[in-house]
Amino acid sequence: MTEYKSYTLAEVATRNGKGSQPLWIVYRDSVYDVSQYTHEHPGGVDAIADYAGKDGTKDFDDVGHSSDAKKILTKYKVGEIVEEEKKYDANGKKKKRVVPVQPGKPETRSCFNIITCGLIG
Ligand code: HEM
Repeated sequence: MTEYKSYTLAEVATRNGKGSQPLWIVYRDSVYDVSQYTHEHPGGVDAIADYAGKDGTKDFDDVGHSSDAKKILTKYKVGEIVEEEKKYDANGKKKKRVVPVQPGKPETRSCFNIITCGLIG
């Protein structure tokens, strides 16, 4: 299995195809360098350029790209989004927003709660 580098969304945003920057897009938490593909794109250069340095997952899927298009995309994979910023779980399902646990926050269960829990069961 290929080991990919991990990038933050902020790092991907700098690869926006401007100046000497490559043109990266994010699709389902993977990062693709499509600099060399934009001019071959049947949907036109601009359709991809609009997503330079961004997550194009929703629009890529909304267009209804074929399995061929998805196969082409895999050729250009250069990395993955860092774990903390991933939007999909290991099964490819969209994650619910996870509220991080606040360290040092005391348990809210009070004496009263323990008594009522004990009574009610
Ligand atoms: C999120 C950015 C993208 C948008 C908005 C977009 C949009 C489109 C549109 C509108 C078409 C239809 C063109 C037509 O039938 O006249 C198309 C076709 C196509 N696009 Fe994209 N595209 C995007 C990214 C990509 C990427 C990254 C790849 C591959 C690396 C790709 C591969 C293809 C292919 C192969 C077709 C031909 C039809 C098919 O096989 O589904 N597209 N795209």
